[in-house]
Amino acid sequence: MKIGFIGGGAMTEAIVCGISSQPWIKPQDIYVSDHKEDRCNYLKEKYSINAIVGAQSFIKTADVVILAIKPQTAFKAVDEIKDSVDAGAIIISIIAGLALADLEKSFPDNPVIRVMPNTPMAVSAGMSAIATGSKTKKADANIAERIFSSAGQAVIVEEKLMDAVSGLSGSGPAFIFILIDAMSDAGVRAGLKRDTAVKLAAQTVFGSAKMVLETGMHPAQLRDQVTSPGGTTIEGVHIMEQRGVRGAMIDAITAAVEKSKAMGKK
Ligand SMILES: NC(=O)C1=CN([C@@H]2O[C@H](COP(=O)(O)OP(=O)(O)OC[C@H]3O[C@@H](n4cnc5c(N)ncnc54)[C@H](OP(=O)(O)O)[C@@H]3O)[C@@H](O)[C@H]2O)C=CC1
Ligand SMILES: O=C(O)[C@@H]1CCC=N1
Repeated sequence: MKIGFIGGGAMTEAIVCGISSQPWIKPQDIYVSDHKEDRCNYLKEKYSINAIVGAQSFIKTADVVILAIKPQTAFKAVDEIKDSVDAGAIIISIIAGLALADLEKSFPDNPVIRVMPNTPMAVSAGMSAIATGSKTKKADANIAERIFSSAGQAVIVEEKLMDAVSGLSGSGPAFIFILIDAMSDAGVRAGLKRDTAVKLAAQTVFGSAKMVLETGMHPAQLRDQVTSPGGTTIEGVHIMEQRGVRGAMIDAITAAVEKSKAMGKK
């Protein structure tokens, strides 16, 4: 399978990093087109893939084309390639807010799929949601699932839920990185060295997430297990509730969801 990315930015790099060592694809079958030559050189050297300015050299023969440009530049990029893609090529868009119906107008003969991945794909711990278009066959959806689940997990959702996914798991890593940074600051404040504090904070987030995933228990039950009567944890939980950390997270994700909806209306 030959995969061609249009746009070689942060999310493309995370996907390339996650998939380029997989047995089902050879790095030499991964192609990236980006505007900037230095970016292409960086991707080429780091991942032993093909990266070039301009997609002409691979666009006609790519089996899967992944659109990974910003929403603002999407249609210009689509116009550059839409007449060159092979009729059988699967078009996958990871562009936040861009509707399948709009993409299908540009690629009337191709199966078109929307995916919302996240950057932890770079460390094989990504979370992606996939929504299929009107011409997508089961085999096409299977290919999208194989690509995105090979570096994490993937679920199929209805397209109307893509804004929710975008705000929660697409943007989510940024919210968690802020929490890890804040936890680390607290550790430094209490006397830990910065690198030790970052490690304690990150491993604590990692372990807590693993417990939710592996035990299937409700997060509130797991929280109760940590919270000894009259102990240290309940003091912190009290402050978190008083300062509205839970409400702030709900508001942050809701704002990201609303922005994704608004981008789709433009
Ligand atoms: N970052 C993330 O965590 C996630 C991002 N996404 C989606 O992925 C898409 C890309 O995001 P991200 O990687 O963060 O963005 P970036 O800005 O990091 O990457 C986009 C890259 O594409 C280049 N580019 C723009 N137009 C073209 C073109 N016509 N041909 C080739 N290259 C082009 C840009 O170059 P230049 O800067 O010179 O214009 C830039 O290097 C967005 O639509 C976003 O919604 C989805 C999920 C998560
Ligand atoms: O911030 C953004 O718009 C993109 C989409 C989800 C994560 N990053």
